Amino acid sequence: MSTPRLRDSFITSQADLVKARRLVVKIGSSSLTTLDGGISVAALERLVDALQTLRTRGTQVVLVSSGAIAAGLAPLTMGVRPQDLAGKQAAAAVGQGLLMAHYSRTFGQYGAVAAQLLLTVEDLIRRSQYTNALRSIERLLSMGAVPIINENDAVATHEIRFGDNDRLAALTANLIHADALILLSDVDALYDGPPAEGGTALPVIDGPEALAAVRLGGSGKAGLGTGGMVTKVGAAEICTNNGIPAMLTSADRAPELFAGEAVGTFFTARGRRRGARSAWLTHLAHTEGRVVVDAGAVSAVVGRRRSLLPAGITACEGVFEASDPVDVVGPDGVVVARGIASYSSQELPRMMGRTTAALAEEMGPDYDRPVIHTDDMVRLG
Ligand SMILES: Nc1ncnc2c1ncn2[C@@H]1O[C@H](COP(=O)(O)OP(=O)(O)O)[C@@H](O)[C@H]1O
Ligand SMILES: N[C@@H](CCC(=O)OP(=O)(O)O)C(=O)O
Repeated sequence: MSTPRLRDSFITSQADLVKARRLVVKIGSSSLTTLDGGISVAALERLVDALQTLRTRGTQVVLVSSGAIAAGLAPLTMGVRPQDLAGKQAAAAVGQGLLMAHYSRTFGQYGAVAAQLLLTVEDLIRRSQYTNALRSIERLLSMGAVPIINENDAVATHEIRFGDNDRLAALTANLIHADALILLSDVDALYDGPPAEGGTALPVIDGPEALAAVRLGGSGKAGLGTGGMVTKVGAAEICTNNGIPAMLTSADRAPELFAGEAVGTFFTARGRRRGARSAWLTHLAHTEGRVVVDAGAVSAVVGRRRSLLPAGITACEGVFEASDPVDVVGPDGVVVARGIASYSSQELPRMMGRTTAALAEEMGPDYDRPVIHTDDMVRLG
């Protein structure tokens, strides 16, 4: 089976969710683990049971599961969630295996096979790598397995971290052209303010205006969840801006949600669907470097959607390789675009300000290419 053709979502309300053929479901640490740092086996089993309901009616499911770091705390007698990178890496290295063992056993009870994919940003920004990730997910789905994705926390450094699985789930939904993203947390809906302070549940968010008066707080369970509601709403926005609706409710209410009942908060899709790479680039947390360009290059690249040529570049900052993502910065310091560089930061300084014809003549035909091809670039702002 291949990735479904890109088309606008047919899911325009929560009631349509039962028609979804392909879903990304994300579950947070706070729903899967206990405060003392162990896996809540009962919660994990309830989740698998709910996902099996979906799968048996023909919906393909890709699960993005947090919980590795939280699950590693108790076995390593770490007590609280470590703040340092090495501590998180160690906890995740222990917890991820435990988590997957539970998933494999529980899906196995239904005759289903769980598959683990651990990703870093690198795997999703480089074309060769995201094609690999996509191919692997597609093959697993076509074989009836359940791809279970997490960030590769055991080796992820600050530079290559997604940072939060809400975002990873949103980007995955975009990558595999999912019909919707389902975010399962420990709160049953988005409220107009942190639920601990009271507040009203919001059944539908149909645009940024609907979010204007909403107060988004951090994680309610200090030490377990990471991003709180900020990252969940951010993930929903990544999806809705790319034409994919999103749904937020609690893991406890997943069975009701999958049965078509009205629970949680539905985020209506707005933007048109875009290709996977343009969404990755737009929502990338981090780029390796920047190229500063002159005003003429800004109007060519942004206004006329041309490729970026060496002639318009005035400075090159940071260390990057050819095929790394870089920001394109105007003379006023504003980032106007982002794209995949065709040259490294070592090569660019001697190319800046020169025409491709002159470069090709002096350095060979390989240098007759733009610095960022228009197809490899997203315009920002
Ligand atoms: N406006 C809001 N509506 C709902 N929940 C909110 C809001 N602001 C903050 N929260 C908190 O966000 C928490 C969910 O985030 P988090 O703990 O990071 O979950 P997860 O581990 O599922 O990713 C909820 O438990 C809730 O206390
Ligand atoms: N990748 C990390 C989880 C990161 C994360 O976003 O956590 P959460 O906010 O609970 O979804 C882990 O498995 O512990």
